[in-house]
Amino acid sequence: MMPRNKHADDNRPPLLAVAEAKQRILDGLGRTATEKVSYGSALGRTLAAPVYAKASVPAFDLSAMDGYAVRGEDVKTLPARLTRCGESAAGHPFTGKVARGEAVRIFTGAKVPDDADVIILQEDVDAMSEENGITITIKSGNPAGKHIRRKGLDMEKDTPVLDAGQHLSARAISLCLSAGHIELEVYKQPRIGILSTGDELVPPGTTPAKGQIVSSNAQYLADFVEMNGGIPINLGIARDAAGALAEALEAHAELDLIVTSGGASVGVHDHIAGDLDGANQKVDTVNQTQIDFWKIAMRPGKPVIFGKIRNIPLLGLPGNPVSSAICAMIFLAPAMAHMQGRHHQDMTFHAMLASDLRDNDKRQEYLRATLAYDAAGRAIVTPASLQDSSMLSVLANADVLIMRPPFDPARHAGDQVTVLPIPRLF
Ligand SMILES: Nc1nc2c(c(=O)[nH]1)N[C@H]1C(S)=C(S)[C@@H](COP(=O)(O)OP(=O)(O)OC[C@H]3O[C@@H](n4cnc5c(N)ncnc54)[C@H](O)[C@@H]3O)O[C@H]1N2
Ligand code: MOO
Repeated sequence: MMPRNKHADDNRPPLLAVAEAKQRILDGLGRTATEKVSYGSALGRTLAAPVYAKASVPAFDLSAMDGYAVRGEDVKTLPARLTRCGESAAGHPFTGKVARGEAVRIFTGAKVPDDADVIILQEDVDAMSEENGITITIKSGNPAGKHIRRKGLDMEKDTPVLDAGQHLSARAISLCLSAGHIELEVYKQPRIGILSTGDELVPPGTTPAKGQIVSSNAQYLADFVEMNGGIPINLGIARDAAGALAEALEAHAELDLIVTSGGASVGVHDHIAGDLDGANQKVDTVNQTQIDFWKIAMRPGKPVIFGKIRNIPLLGLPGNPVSSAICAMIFLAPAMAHMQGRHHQDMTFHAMLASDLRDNDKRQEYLRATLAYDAAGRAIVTPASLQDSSMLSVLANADVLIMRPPFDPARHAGDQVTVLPIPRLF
C-alpha cells in the first residue's frame, strides 16, 4: 500500500462558490449604529432613514426661459401687441397680476406672475427697450404651460425623495439640500482593522533587507476602506507565528471587521485559518474564534477565509497583492456596503474579446484586462497575457476584470464576455 501523502486532501469538500461566499460574509455582518451628520460631511455615507421634502420644489411656478409672461387669450391671434407692465427676475418676483393686454418681462428661474399662463421666448418678440410701459409685438407663441416649471415638479412637500440605504453621492446631497435638510441620518462609518501578516514584510519607506519585501497590501486596503465609507485602522504587520493574530488585536477592541492579508494558505507558515479554528489558541474561549469558510472557487483568491475572533468578523484575504486587491473588490466592497445599510451592486457590461481564452476550470475567474473602443464605438477587451496574482504591474494598468464562471468553455476573439470595471480609484 502507498504511504499516504501528508499534504494531500483528496477528501476535501468542493470549494465554496463565490456567490455563496459573498452571501455568507453578508450574513455574518451586522449594521453599524446610526448618527446625524452635517451635509458637508455626508459624502459617501449611507442614509439610515428616508428623506422627505420639507417643501415643494420649485416652491412656485417658474419660467424655464427668458422672455415675456402673458395671458394665453392675448396671443391667440398673432402678431399681438401688448404693453409691458413689469419685470419678474430670479429672486425678484413680480408681485402684481397680469391684466388683459399686458406682458411681464420674465427671466429664467423667475416666478410666473399670477394670471399669466404662457411664456413667450424673447426671440419671438420685438421690443424697442427694456422699459416698462412700452408696446411689444409678439410674433409667434407657445402653447399654454410650455416653458413653465410647475410648483412641485421636482418634489412635492412631504413626499419621500431618497430611501434609507441610499448612497450619498454629491448628487444625492444636493437633492437633500434642495429638499430643506442640512443634517442627515446616516450609518456610522465601520471601523476596519487591517492586518498584514508575513515575516518577509517591512513597512513602506523601509529598505528591504535580503529576503524582505515592502508591504503594499495594507495601504491598498486602507484606501479601499476609506473610499467605501469606512475608517481604516492599521493593525501593523504580524509575524508568521501561531497566535500572532490574537496578539495583534490586543489593543483594538472597537472594530467592526478585521481584514487580514497573507497567511491564508496551507503552508506551515500560514496561520490565519489555524488561529481561527482554535487549533493554535491556548485558551480558545478567550479569543472566541470561529471559522465559517476557508477556500473558495475563485481565481485569484482561493484561500479566502471568513470567521470571527473575539466576536469580531474577520475576512482573511490572500497575501498575493492582486488576489488581495481583487478579493477586496468582490467581497469587501459589498461587505462594507452591507454594514452601512446599503446593497452593493456590481455594474458589469459586455465587451468583445480581442484574443482567445482557454477553457476555465472549477474556479470563477477574474482576468485583468484593458478596455478600448473601436471606430464603431464597440467595447473591446484585451486580457493581459500574464495573469500571475503577484503582478501589481498588470493590475495597476488594467481597466476591467473579465469575469468567467467556473467551467466557462474556451472563448475566441470576437466573442462577448462579461466585464467588471475597476473603479478608477482602485
Ligand atoms: N500548496 C499550496 N500552495 C498554495 C495554494 C494552495 O492551494 N496549495 N494556494 C496559493 C494561492 S491561490 C495563493 S493566493 C497563495 C496565498 O497565500 P497566503 O495568503 O498564505 O499568502 P502568503 O504566503 O503570506 O503570501 C503570498 C505572497 O504575497 C506576498 N505578500 C504577502 N503579504 C503582502 C503584503 N502585505 N504586501 C505585499 N505582498 C505581500 C508574499 O510575500 C508572497 O509572495 O498561496 C498559494 N499557495
Ligand atoms: O488564488 Mo491565488 O489568489 O491564485 O493567487
